[in-house]
Amino acid sequence: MLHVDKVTLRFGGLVALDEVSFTVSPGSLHALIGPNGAGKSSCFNVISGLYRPTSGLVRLGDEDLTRVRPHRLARLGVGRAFQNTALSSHSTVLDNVLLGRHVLTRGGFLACGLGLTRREERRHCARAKEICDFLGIGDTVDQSVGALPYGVVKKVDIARALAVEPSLLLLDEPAAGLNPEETAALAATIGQIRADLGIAVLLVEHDMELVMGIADRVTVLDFGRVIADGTPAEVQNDPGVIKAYLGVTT
Ligand SMILES: Nc1ncnc2c1ncn2[C@@H]1O[C@H](COP(=O)(O)OP(=O)(O)OP(=O)(O)O)[C@@H](O)[C@H]1O
Repeated sequence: MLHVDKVTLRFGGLVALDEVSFTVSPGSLHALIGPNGAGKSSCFNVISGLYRPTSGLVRLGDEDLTRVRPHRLARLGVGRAFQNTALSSHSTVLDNVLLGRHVLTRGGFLACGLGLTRREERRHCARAKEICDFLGIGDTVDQSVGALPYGVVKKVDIARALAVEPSLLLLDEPAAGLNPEETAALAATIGQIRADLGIAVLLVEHDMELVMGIADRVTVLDFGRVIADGTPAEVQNDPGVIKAYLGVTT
């Protein structure tokens, strides 16, 4: 269970997040949406440890994430995929996904290159390939990331995040930059992650349509505040949400 509890984040005089609270239940697909500048990325960055909130707490089970350094999050079972993917474009898909697994190896990254036994190496490779197969990119494992279409690159980044065997997957605007066809494919993949892997997904997304078909629960931010929290049907019909998105009252 992820608890975001009264999180406030200020940048000088600007209040990016104002007492934001919501809960992501285990195994659920939770979307955090809102118009431009609503505070979604700020919230993602607080949850993933990149920003320390001015006040408030983020807890994963008993662990206070606001005190955990970003690189330690993976060991606590949090996988992250970023808006601008952090992949090495010259390396193969498999190598990028394997890099995501380094936190699971005994000595961390160096051990991955230097000290892993053959058997361990084979095990990690097999698992990385399995994850790629699951995401439908199994036929790309030997290709350079730089040569792949953007929709596939996004999936490689998700594969890298899944490689830490997370119980919570954080996705920051995964559909940004994708065409409608790629967006639909990605939505199906995210739905599949939640259905087949049983892990919780927090999806930060600008595109309301994308999340409505797949999310169990939706939290809506506007000007740094939670303006609605409920099922997709509930928030979709909320006059405050319609106003925030369309700028009109109904
Ligand atoms: N590092 C920063 N320094 C100063 N202000 C910031 C910083 N990051 C975000 N902000 C401000 O905080 C507010 C929330 O921005 P944020 O990027 O979190 O919104 P968002 O909902 O992710 O928007 P978008 O959909 O456009 O990405 C905005 O007013 C933004 O200008």
